[in-house]
Amino acid sequence: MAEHTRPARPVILGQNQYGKAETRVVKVTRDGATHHLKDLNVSVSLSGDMEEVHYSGSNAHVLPTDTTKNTVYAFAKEYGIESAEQFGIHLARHFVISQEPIHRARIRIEEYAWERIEASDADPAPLGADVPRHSFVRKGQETRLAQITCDGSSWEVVSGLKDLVVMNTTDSEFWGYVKDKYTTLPETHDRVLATEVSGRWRFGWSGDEQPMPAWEKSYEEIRKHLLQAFAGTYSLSLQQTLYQMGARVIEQRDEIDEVRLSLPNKHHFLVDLEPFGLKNATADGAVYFAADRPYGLIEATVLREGSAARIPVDLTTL
Ligand SMILES: O=c1[nH]c(=O)c2[nH]c(=O)[nH]c2[nH]1
Repeated sequence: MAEHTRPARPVILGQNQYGKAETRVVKVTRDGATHHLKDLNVSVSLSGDMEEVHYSGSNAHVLPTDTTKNTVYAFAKEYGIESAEQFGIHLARHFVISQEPIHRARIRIEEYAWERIEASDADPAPLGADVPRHSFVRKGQETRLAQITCDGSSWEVVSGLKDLVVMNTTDSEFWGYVKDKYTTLPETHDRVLATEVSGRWRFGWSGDEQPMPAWEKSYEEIRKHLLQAFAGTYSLSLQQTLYQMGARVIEQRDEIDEVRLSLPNKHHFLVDLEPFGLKNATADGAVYFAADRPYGLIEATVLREGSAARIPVDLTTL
């Protein structure tokens, strides 16, 4: 009997990228006694003509990841860090322009915010003395995010935030939902609504021929609009609140074409205090059990009409 041998399947390299992940760079800028601080976590991913290093091990096209790390530090010193977006654009442009085999650079940045510790009113500095302005406390709130992608001609900037925890202690209802034989959730006309906002927003800006958005102002304004929409929406569901938050950004900020929000519903359940002879009702100011899991997870994209949805559905992949 003839022996059946399978032909060797041709094997080819698929998508690949490389670079140094999580370079922590802290830049201090001195303005006399007043110092300024930028604290970033920068991840570089490069791709392009990189078949040979995978197939044969030839490193002829490989700019070492160690060099990409050094570039992050050197650029911080040479050019400063105006904003995460500006810094990422500068890095992405450098890698694509300076290295022929590199066709695409993606820079991801997390920014940790620091707040100045102001001189105490109770302990004023002596008259005429320079009030020290070099002490900071890390802001315990959100992490700011930026992702800059450049393929040599077109640009994409997606910014965002994560870990921004917010709560409304009233003005939230949830009722009128589908009920089947497994439904036990009681309808409510007054509940706590809390979430940890993870959001990304894509700028319409697509290259050097257009004026650049004011990145710092844009971030502060978008954060403000998200918070104001969360606080100001009388909510019949977290889905409705999410849409209001995204729509507010699209309506108020011309530079943004797409917003994606991922909102875990951080459930707060009324504790049963009947065994202790205590009434625990929302209207009287109640005691809640803050559950950490499971949690409802509400996610959606809100778009400017005519814009494409480009932010990945799963934000953990961005
Ligand atoms: O705002 C809400 N949306 C839901 O889809 C949902 N489902 C649920 O059990 N509680 C809630 N709350």
